[in-house]
Amino acid sequence: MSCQTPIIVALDFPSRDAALALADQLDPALCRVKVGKELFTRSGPAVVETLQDKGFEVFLDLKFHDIPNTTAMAVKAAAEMGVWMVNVHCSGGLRMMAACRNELDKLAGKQPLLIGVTVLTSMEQEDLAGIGLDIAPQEQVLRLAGLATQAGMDGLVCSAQEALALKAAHPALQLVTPGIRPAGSAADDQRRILTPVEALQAGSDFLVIGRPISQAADPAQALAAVVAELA
Ligand SMILES: O=C(O)c1cc(=O)[nH]c(=O)n1[C@@H]1O[C@H](COP(=O)(O)O)[C@@H](O)[C@H]1O
Repeated sequence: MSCQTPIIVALDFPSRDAALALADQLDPALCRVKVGKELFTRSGPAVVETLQDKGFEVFLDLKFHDIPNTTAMAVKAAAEMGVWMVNVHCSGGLRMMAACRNELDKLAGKQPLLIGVTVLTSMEQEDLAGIGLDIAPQEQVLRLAGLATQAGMDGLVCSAQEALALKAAHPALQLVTPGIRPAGSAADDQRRILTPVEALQAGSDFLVIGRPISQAADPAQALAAVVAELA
């Protein structure tokens, strides 16, 4: 079954059982799912396989960031798991991203989308200053987008706030945007946020939504509400 919406639900849970309990309330025709560091560290590849068996396309969000060889081999391992999307940090640099592209291009069969994380949506200008980057988030995102394009990446993780500028400068890159908050939802630890409709209007291709769905009293209803808002 192929997914008909741009929604990716983040399964940020401390156990396989909790993640699968949420997945069982979701329809693979209405969303993809994301397995991140917490769930993967606790449950490993088995949970990815189970989700795929249930019909979900899986974004393996481990944000690899290491020397080129190590990162490329990690991306290859993810591809062999059959995931739909995998990501690495653009700040690992051009040679790191190019090594990942090169490794995936050697594989027979379907490759996952290879996505570069730019500036985390939890960061704002003062956070960049704190790590020695005296630059506005959008400027840094555009700079990393240039490297990602050179490396042949399929897309970027960024804030939807940067989507308009990115689509103008790099139309071929697919934009995966977390920091999505339906009107009235708590921002939590996110800083650069937009609503689902604003994000799509700005040019986002995929919307990553975690707590507004996973922590809702009725997650299926919360997902349906976002789908309806987008329609
Ligand atoms: O790569 C990601 O998915 C990601 C990148 C980023 O810049 N910001 C970000 O929030 N994420 C992930 O997107 C999800 C957002 O979750 P919520 O804030 O609960 O909607 C989390 O699983 C984060 O790990």
